[in-house]
Amino acid sequence: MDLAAWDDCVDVVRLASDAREEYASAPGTLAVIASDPIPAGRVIARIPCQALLCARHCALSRHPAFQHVQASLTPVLSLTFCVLYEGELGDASRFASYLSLFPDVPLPLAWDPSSDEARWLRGTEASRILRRQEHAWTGGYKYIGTSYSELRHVWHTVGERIMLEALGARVSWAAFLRAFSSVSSRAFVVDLYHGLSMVPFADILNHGAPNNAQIESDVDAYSAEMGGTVDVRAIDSIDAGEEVLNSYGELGNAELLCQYGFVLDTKSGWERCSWDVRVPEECTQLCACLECDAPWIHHVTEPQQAADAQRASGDDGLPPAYVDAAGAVYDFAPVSHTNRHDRHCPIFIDASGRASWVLWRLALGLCSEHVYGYEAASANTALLPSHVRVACQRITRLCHARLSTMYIQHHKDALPPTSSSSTVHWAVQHAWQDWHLLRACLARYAT
Ligand SMILES: C[S@@+](CC[C@H](N)C(=O)[O-])C[C@H]1O[C@@H](n2cnc3c(N)ncnc32)[C@H](O)[C@@H]1O
Repeated sequence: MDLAAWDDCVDVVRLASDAREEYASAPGTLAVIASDPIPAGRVIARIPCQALLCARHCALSRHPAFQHVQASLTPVLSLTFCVLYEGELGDASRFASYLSLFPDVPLPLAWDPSSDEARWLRGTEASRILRRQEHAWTGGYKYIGTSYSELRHVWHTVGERIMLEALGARVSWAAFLRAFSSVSSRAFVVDLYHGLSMVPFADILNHGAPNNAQIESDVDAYSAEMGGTVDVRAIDSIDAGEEVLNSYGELGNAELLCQYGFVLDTKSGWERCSWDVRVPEECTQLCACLECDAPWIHHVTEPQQAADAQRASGDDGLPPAYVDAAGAVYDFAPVSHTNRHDRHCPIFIDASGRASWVLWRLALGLCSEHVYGYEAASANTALLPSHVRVACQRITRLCHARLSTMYIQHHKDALPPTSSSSTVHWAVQHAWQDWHLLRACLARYAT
């Protein structure tokens, strides 16, 4: 498949590993570069749905061993088996040339715990996400993403057998893990008919914040099997020589690292340091630092009016929530939860170091019998200064507790050389970003 021939306005190139200066994204991997200026609104590529690698089109779907378990698999795992199967077919697969383009993406969930990268990851938001995925799997509740234990379980209980029956040969765990990384870092939902799919060409676009292109498909359609396309459209004008960048979603660097194996050098604005009360050690840390009881903590919510106002304003910050009796304005107005990760973990500090509403209410003591919450405090401004001060101290304590668990907090003077492997580079960068976020929070809530 000659990808570059699909349209005349882009080149697909492999960025040199020292291309950092020239392009911000993904040195050493494939990228799409405009060969001529591209006006905003222009469709850069139309990918026919027949070219998608998805469970519908994969020959594995015809094997009884796979059909038998497919309904019980998550879409990610189902597609992982399809990609693995096509990969094992080698040149006999109609996707062979497409599959040969996939780079190896070592995801943190499979990093060796004794490796340098795993060490630098300690205490970061990404390491918490991995722990939460593990906890959700063993605790039987929903969380975004797939845990390492779930992967191992599915491989050993059904995966090895499906592959043996479909291919007549054993397939390795390492190959399964590689297929999973490819799906995690490249697949997206096209429409109701194809579901989660690998989309040739569209998945060569790297992630940019902001992006200058987007991928379009009729996500609600069920009948796209005949003649449908997935389109790549410029949403901004793109100069000749500029990289065409997609957005992988409203993701902070922790999610980018866990799902895609890289982080941006800049903050996307979606960065979070969050606490999930369903994970025992995170709940214990919250209760100790905020001086609250575990049974209450699950019931604290964001005030509906605050959430509505904040979302309606399209801003990620409200006007200051507190003006004290003397008219002094407190500039640490809490933030609403706005992205899908926040819905799972509404207790967080955002990219600018501000506490979420739920964290703020907990810190104010709204979860205890002595209710000095936002509503009570606004009704009696005389209460404000002392309770706000206590809330600030509690949040500060929480940040210190979290910083103390971070490897980088104790090893800032021993950073690895810039020539280290890319995985070490990503881990250190993510740890730095979390460290700065927590320091920003400490500065904001200093009383
Ligand atoms: C959908 S693929 C993008 C195409 C990829 N460059 C290739 O060679 O096929 C996603 C992978 O590209 C890399 N990537 C994408 N955007 C990146 C960025 N802004 N910085 C660094 N790596 C990026 C990551 O390895 C990610 O897992």
